[in-house]
Amino acid sequence: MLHEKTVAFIGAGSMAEAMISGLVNSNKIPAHQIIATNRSNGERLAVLEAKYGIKGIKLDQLQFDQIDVFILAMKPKDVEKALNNLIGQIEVNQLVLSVLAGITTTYLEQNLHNGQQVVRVMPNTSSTIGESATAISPGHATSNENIILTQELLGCIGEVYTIKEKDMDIFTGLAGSGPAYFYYLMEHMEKQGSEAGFDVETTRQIIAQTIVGAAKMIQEQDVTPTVLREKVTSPNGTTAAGLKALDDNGGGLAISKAVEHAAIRSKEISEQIQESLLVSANK
Ligand SMILES: NC(=O)C1=CN([C@@H]2O[C@H](COP(=O)(O)OP(=O)(O)OC[C@H]3O[C@@H](n4cnc5c(N)ncnc54)[C@H](O)[C@@H]3O)[C@@H](O)[C@H]2O)C=CC1
Ligand SMILES: O=C(O)[C@@H]1CCC=N1
Repeated sequence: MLHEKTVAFIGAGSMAEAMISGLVNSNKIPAHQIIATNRSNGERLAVLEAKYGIKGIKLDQLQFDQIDVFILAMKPKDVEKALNNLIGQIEVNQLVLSVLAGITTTYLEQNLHNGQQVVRVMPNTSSTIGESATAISPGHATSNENIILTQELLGCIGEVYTIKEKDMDIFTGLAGSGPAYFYYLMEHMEKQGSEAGFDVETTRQIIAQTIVGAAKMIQEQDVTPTVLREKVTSPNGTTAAGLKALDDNGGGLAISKAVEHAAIRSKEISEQIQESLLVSANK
């Protein structure tokens, strides 16, 4: 039962905060059962406590045996140290979720107990408002019960997709990094709107509503983006002019490349971390 579980974030940065916000707002798990930890930044923990009503605890004061679900939320470069600390504190049956880009379940399993319950997770920052597109890939020892618990927990912050781990890099390119592409697009549209004399705040809200409307059309109607795009585009009209400018300036290619390169980077991070593991094993 989700409402009886205690969840501890290891790392209390942007992604942890986005997930904490979504979890608390969902009201499916009491705020006092959510714990944010870090190594030393007490001020940051106090801010999270005040804002969300959760508990902030420095890692060396955490009662690890009281935790049902750990969520690793540090940068990938810090994972080795974090796992070295964690393995001495947790039991094999405690569930460890990792939101770290590029960090595989194999890596987590190799660095925790034999048979450790692990799930690789890729949320995005829209977790803040319960609108994440989140992927999960369980480790091979992870029980069905823990997979269901993970789905329930992450269901509090948006939609959950259970995917094959080989697809995690492309999912990261699409959805983990995805919000940034839309913000980038919005920054450019906003600039153009305000240069034409619209006030920035109004422009921002108009663009946001336009994106929400387009996204909901896809979610609520059984129609492809191509068909919807064609419906907007009158022959020789304004949209045709806009789309031609996008094409002439490599707009489509740029978007494809953004997704491709984010996915490549996710794979690269996995390879680099795996290599560093081999180097330290051979020392
Ligand atoms: N920001 C995003 O949109 C998304 C981030 N992620 C993943 O989330 C992870 C965290 O990203 P951000 O929150 O953006 O980074 P961040 O830099 O804001 O936060 C990381 C936090 O981890 C803490 N930390 C580092 N080593 C630690 C350790 N050994 N024990 C405890 N705490 C430790 C740091 O003090 C910092 O507070 C990354 O691995 C990233 O790949 C995943 C999906 C989306
Ligand atoms: O930029 C990053 O590496 C993280 C992972 C996905 C989104 N942000």
